[in-house]
Amino acid sequence: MQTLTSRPATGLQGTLTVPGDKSISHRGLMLGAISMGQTTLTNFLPADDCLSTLTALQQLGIDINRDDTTVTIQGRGLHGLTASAQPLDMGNAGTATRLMAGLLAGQTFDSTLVGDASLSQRPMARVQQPLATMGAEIDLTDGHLPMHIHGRSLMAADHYPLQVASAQVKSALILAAIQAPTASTIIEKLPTRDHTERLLNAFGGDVQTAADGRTITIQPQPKLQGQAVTVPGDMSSAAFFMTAASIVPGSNIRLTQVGLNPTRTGLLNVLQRMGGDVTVTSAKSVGEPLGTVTVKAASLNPIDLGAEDIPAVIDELPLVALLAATADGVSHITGAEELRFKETDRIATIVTELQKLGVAITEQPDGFTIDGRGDWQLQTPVFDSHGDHRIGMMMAVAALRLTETTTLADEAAINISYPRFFTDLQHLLPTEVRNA
Ligand SMILES: O=C(O)C1=C[C@@H](OP(=O)(O)O)[C@@H](O)[C@H](O)C1
Ligand SMILES: C=C(OP(=O)(O)O)C(=O)O
Repeated sequence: MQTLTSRPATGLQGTLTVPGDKSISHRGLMLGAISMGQTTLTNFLPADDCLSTLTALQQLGIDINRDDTTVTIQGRGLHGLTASAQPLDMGNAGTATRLMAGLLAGQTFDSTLVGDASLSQRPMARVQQPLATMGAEIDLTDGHLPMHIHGRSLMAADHYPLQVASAQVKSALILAAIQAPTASTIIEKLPTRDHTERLLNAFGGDVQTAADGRTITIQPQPKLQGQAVTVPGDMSSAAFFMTAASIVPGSNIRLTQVGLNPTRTGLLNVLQRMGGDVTVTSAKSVGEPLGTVTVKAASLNPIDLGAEDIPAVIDELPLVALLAATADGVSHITGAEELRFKETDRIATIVTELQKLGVAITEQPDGFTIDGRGDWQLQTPVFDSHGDHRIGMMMAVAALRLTETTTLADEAAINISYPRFFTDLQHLLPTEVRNA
C-alpha cells in the first residue's frame, strides 16, 4: 500500500527526462536477436515487461548483456534462434507475447509461451488466426495462453485484412512475413504505431506503407544487420506528467527527449483540443522523431473521441478519462472496446477508480461518458491498481488534485512499465511536499 502525494502547493515544476519507450525496447531486443552482429540499445527501458522479452530471447540462445539502461545483443540472424528447454515466461507482457508468436511461428523448432494470471486471460486468437493463414501452427487453450507454437515454414500473407486495430497483431504478422519465401501484404483496419516497420527498415529490412497509411508490404528474408539504437523517451510515460501538469494548478513542466512518433502522440492532440497549454519542440531524430514537451496548468474543455482517434491514444485513455473528469461539461469516448483486452478490462477499472473520486462517469460497451465538473467529492481514499500499471499511475496523478490523504493498493504493478515512476514524480514536486 503506497501513500499518495496530495495537492502540491505550487503545482509540478521543473524538467524531467522520462525512461525509454516500452514498445521500442521490446522491438529493439527482438530485432537485435535476429540480426547479424552486435546491436546496442541505449536508454533501454529496464521494466518488467521488457525484461520478460530479454530473458525469453536469452532462453532462445541469444547472448544479451544489460548494464542498467544499456543492452548489448549478439545477434545470430533470422535463423539463429534455438529451442528453449523451458517454456518462455512472458510475465505480464501482451506485446512480447504477440510479437514472439509471429517470430517463433516460422522457426524450425517448437516453443511454449506462458504468462501471469492477467496475461493468461488476454485474447491470443487474434494472432493465432491470421498467422494460421500463413501456415503457422499454434495451439491455444480456449483462445488463451499457454501457447504452443509448432515452428514450420510459412507462406506469405496475401492482402490479409487485420480484424483489429492492433500494432501487436500487425507486428506479429510482419515478423512472420520476413520469414516467408515471397513478399507479403497486410492491410490495417486503422493505422497503429509503426515502430516495427521503422526499426526493421533501420536494421536493413524493407517494409513499406502505401499512401493510404494502411497497406503494408513486407519483403521476405532480409539480411538484417545489428545497429546502435537510442530508444526515445516513452510518450506513454510522459503522458502521466503531461496530465498531472495540466490538472494541478500552478504547474509548469518540461519533458525532454520524448518520442514524438505521430502514431503515439494522441494525448498531445487531445490536450490541445481540450484547451491545454502544451508546447512541442522537435529535436533532431534518428529513425524515430523526438523532442521536448512543455505543459502548464490550464482549464480544460470536454472532448469527444471516436474509433479513428483511439489507436494513437490507446494506452493514455485512462488519462483522457481523468482529464475529462476535470473539464467543465460532458465528454464521450467511443470506439474504445480494445480497452477491455488490456492488463485489466480498463473500461471497468477506469470507471471503478474514478467513481471513488466522486466523478460522474458512466460505463459504455465501447468506452465511457464523463460529466466533468472538477469539484470531486472523494468517496473512498483507498485506490487500487487492480494489478494494472496504467490504472495505478493514473490514480497517483488524480491524487495530486486532492487535499485528502489517499493510498494505492497493489502499487507494485507500476514496475511493469515504469519502475521509476514515484521517483520521477517526486522530482517534479516542490521540495516541501517531497517524500511526504
Ligand atoms: O505494439 C505495441 O508495442 C503496443 C501496442 C498496443 O496494443 P495493441 O496494438 O494490441 O492495441 C498497446 O496497447 C501496447 O501497450 C503496446
Ligand atoms: C497494454 C499494455 O501493454 P501490453 O499489451 O504489452 O501488456 C500497456 O502497456 O498499457
